[in-house]
Amino acid sequence: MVAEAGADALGLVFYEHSPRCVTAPEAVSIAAAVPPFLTLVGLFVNASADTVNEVLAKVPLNLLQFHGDEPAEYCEQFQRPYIKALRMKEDLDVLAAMAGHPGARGFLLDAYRPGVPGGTGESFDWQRVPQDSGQQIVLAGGLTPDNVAAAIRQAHPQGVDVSGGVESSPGRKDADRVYTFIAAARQAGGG
Ligand SMILES: O=C(O)c1ccccc1N[C@@H]1O[C@H](COP(=O)(O)O)[C@@H](O)[C@H]1O
Repeated sequence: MVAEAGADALGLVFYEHSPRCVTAPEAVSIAAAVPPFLTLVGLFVNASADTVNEVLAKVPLNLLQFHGDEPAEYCEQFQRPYIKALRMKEDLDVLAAMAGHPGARGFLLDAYRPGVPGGTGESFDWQRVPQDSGQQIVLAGGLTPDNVAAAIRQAHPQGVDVSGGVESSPGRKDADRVYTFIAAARQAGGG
């Protein structure tokens, strides 16, 4: 459904405390069902290297998304393209955090809530998205079909990511909301 709706990427959550967590067998069957040009993203939160490697051995992930406190050396050991999530705590120096991950293909900027690594459904001040970082930026956090166009016009990210904003209940994607979200994002982003 997500592919048919026109998404560029599909995220698979390998974080056991998430209502969206998938097992490796579930991920394998999802991977087998998606078209070849959809980027399959694996999301991990402070997972052990063994856990990531076990998933990589089974699931054909194109991109890794590290959503915890993983340092660059950890992220780079898997020899896969990765993006690093940065939680936008008020005192976070975004450019310095980016500089700490010179091997990252891009950065996902998400809302900060103490003790919760992501998927909060909360947004942050989009004016804090740097416009001159030279990095690929994915905007996330509390995006919905209703606010994604305004977010894109204000923050000018290279991509947007959504989780709870297109669900009917935690972990259950709603096709109407997915289609509406992608249409609104594409229109705001110029296609
Ligand atoms: O989706 C999750 O359950 C999740 C769990 C732990 C870390 C990150 C998670 N999701 C990521 O969080 C952002 C924001 O989510 P939301 O749109 O505010 O619900 C989402 O883009 C995922 O990349």
